[in-house]
Amino acid sequence: MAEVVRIAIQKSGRLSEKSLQIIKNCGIKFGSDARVLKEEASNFPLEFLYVRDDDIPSYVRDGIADVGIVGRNEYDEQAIDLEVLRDLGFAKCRLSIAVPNDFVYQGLSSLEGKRIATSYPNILGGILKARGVSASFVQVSGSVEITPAVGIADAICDLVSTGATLAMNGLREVESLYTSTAVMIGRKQMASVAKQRILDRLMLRLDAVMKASSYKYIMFNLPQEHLEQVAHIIGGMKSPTVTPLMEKGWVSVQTVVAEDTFWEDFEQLKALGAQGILVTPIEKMTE
Ligand SMILES: Nc1ncnc2c1ncn2[C@@H]1O[C@H](COP(=O)(O)OP(=O)(O)OP(=O)(O)O)[C@@H](O)[C@H]1O
Ligand SMILES: O=P(O)(O)OC[C@H]1O[C@H](OP(=O)(O)OP(=O)(O)O)[C@H](O)[C@@H]1O
Ligand SMILES: [Mg+2]
Repeated sequence: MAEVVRIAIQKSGRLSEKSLQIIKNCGIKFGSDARVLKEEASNFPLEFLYVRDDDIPSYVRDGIADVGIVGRNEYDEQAIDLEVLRDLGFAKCRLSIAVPNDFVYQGLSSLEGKRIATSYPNILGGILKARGVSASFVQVSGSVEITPAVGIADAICDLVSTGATLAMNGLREVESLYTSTAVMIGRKQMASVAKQRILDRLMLRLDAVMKASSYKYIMFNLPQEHLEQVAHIIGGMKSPTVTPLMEKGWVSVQTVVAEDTFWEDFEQLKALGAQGILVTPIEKMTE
């Protein structure tokens, strides 16, 4: 039987949709039925296992899957010795301490001797130990925000992104301890040379897709006299393409700009007289 790489993906939850999307963007075709728990791509030697996210690190460790996509929080909590192959950037959240609105909080030392509800006792334990705080943990696997209201905890340590769940449950975030994004994990050594080759092909595609999503393609018209200043703003990139316009003294500029500084660059371009600014996403990108 031809070799395949098996990837473990969260069946249903915060990671599912984006994990599948990133692989679809690699041109890999799959997705027959939402109830199927194991399926093979039709145009790439990749097999999908749809499982609970908590099981992904141990499946990879035990060779049931070759790679998996999981939150860094889950991976670190389980402390299973694997390799983080890529940081995929999505599912960004933080692990924070939150307390009831009337709790007087003056730093981590306010947690001394308190009961903290969490699904992350190992990460939290490590941080509190390093800060010399001793507290007891109430381990729950979900709906952590309910625990102070039902009287089983004084504070919580849970994942936060918008903060809406905390606010709705009368809690306030007082300290962010750790930030997490989705990561692709794998064993340090693939089970066979053939699997490693398949993984290398997958990673080549993944890198191109991730790189493309962190840049935008931008086109605009500019008074020629400002070209040098613009080149300075979009510095670091390869030279832009510059074409003269029919109207004397004007040029058309096309280039690639980084997503994370996009709005700052945009404002500066506007200030230098750029007009007709057109921005498009990039689907794939390599060096
Ligand atoms: N509010 C959030 N915003 C962004 N990412 C989040 C958020 N909450 C959790 N995550 C990330 O998504 C991962 C999966 O969260 P989810 O809530 O779907 O897990 P779960 O309830 O344990 O699911 P499962 O049923 O698979 O065990 C978390 O481990 C974390 O990395
Ligand atoms: O800051 P917010 O945007 O409100 O998000 C935070 C919530 O999201 C996660 O739970 P999730 O909704 O995934 O439910 P779960 O408890 O079933 O995992 C997390 O455990 C928080 O409860
Ligand atoms: Mg889970």
